[in-house]
Parts: sequence; C-alpha cells; structure tokens
Amino acid sequence: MEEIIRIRNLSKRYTGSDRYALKDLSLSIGKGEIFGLLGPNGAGKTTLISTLCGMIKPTSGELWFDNLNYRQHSRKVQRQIGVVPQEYALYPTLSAEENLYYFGSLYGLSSRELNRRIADGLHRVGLADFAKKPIKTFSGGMQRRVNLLAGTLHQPNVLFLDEPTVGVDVHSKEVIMTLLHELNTQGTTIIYSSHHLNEAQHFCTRIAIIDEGKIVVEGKPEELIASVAGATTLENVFIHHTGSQLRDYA
Ligand SMILES: Nc1ncnc2c1ncn2[C@@H]1O[C@H](COP(=O)(O)OP(=O)(O)OP(=O)(O)O)[C@@H](O)[C@H]1O
Repeated sequence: MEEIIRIRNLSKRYTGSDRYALKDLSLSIGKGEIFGLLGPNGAGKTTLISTLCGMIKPTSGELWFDNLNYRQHSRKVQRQIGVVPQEYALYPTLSAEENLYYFGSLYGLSSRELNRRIADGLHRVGLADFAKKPIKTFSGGMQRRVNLLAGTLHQPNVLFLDEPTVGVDVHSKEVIMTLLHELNTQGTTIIYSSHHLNEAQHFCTRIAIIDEGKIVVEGKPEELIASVAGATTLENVFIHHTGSQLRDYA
C-alpha cells in the first residue's frame, strides 16, 4: 500500500475539556482508498477529520500527507485536500452557480475552466436546471449535492467528507455515492465518516472503528466481518467492538 496519509500518536484535547477527543491515535491510509471512519457519537470522527483537514490543531502527535509533514508544509498540503463538512458552507441568497464560482475561485482556477467544471458538476448531480436558483430554495438533498461540488471543483488528491449522506433522501444519496465513486476512479482518495454502517460496508475499501478517541479495530469490511464469530454485517462487528452502552458526556 502506497501511503498518502500517515498519522502517528495523535492526541487532541479541546481547551477547557478534561477529556481527550483523540488519544494517541496512529493510522495509515493508502492512495486510492475509500476509507471509512465509523464510531459511536462523540467517538472523535469529526475531530480526526478536522485535524486532517488542518482546521484544528492537534494537542500532540504528527501528521504527514504524501510524506510531507503537515506542520512544515501546510500550504502544499491544503492545496491537495478537498473538504465537505457536515454543516453546509453555502451562501443562501446566492445561486448554486454563484456559490460554486465563489468556492472554485479560492483555488485559483481560471474563469473559463471554473465555469466548465461548474456546468459539468451541476449536470452530473442532476442540478443543471437549478443553476441560477438561490440556494435557500433548495431541499436538504440538493444543498448536499452542491456542497459536495463546492469541495471537489479543484479535483483534490484527497477528499474528506463528514457524513456526506446524513439527512438526504435515497435519490440524492444515490447521486452523491455515484459521484464519489467516479472521483475515486479518477484517482481521488476518499476519507469519510458515517453512521451508515451498511453504506460503509459496501462503499469502503477499508474502515476503522473509533471509540473514545482510539482506534478499536481496522481492516477491510469483509475481513472484519469474518473476524467476529457469527457476524454477517458491519453492524454486528460494530456492536461487538463498541458494546451497546450509550455515549453521553456533557
Ligand atoms: N469544540 C469542542 N470543544 C470541546 N469539546 C469538543 C468540541 N468538539 C468536540 N468535542 C468533544 O470531543 C469528543 C469527540 O467529538 P467528535 O465531534 O469528534 O465526535 P464524533 O465521533 O464526530 O461524534 P458524532 O458522531 O456525534 O458526530 C466529544 O466528547 C465531544 O463532546
């Protein structure tokens, strides 16, 4: 496996908190993988993705992107990363096209190339007819599709997604998953967090189950299922490793 992300002994404790959101976590992710981060609420998935995107600083530990140390090469790393956050990052009064133009221009694409990618992207996610409509008139599923385009217009080498299909209907979900598959086929490594274990089982080349800031188990979905006696789904594996106790902290 040719490594694209290397995480070593990563810990994160938020200011004012007495708990570690991530605790001494080490992980390698290979080029071209579709890597799933699964775990109960509060496990540390968003914290890990936000750290890998450079949005939050770790308390300790080291990160490398394609052998570049994050701290020494943050700009170079940022240019190769795409992020699709859980929260919509779109401007409600601007049209889909205007939103995408704004986000695409942050990556220094020429106007001509950007317009081409926006038209192509909107077509691919079934929103060509809505290009000029303001985002505030879009359904949740439509907004999620635009959000996904906003994070991928610059064709990143690695794409991070935090729950890309949460709260969307089955049609939008299908379009989102197809687009992600296409991006992966074209060479984008995908790292995503999800609570949809069934989706992850079929979509991911490898997964890690995280609990209380640590990796509990990692491997290919079929290997993980085979490793737990009586398991037939990733859901069985998940319960086996994380138990059924609620994770309520405040
Ligand atoms: N900004 C913050 N300040 C303080 N604590 C935080 C902050 N963000 C997250 N946490 C805490 O860090 C831990 C990990 O949270 P995180 O959001 O990374 O988990 P998660 O696995 O993404 O959860 P979920 O599945 O509910 O989205 C939790 O205990 C959470 O309360």
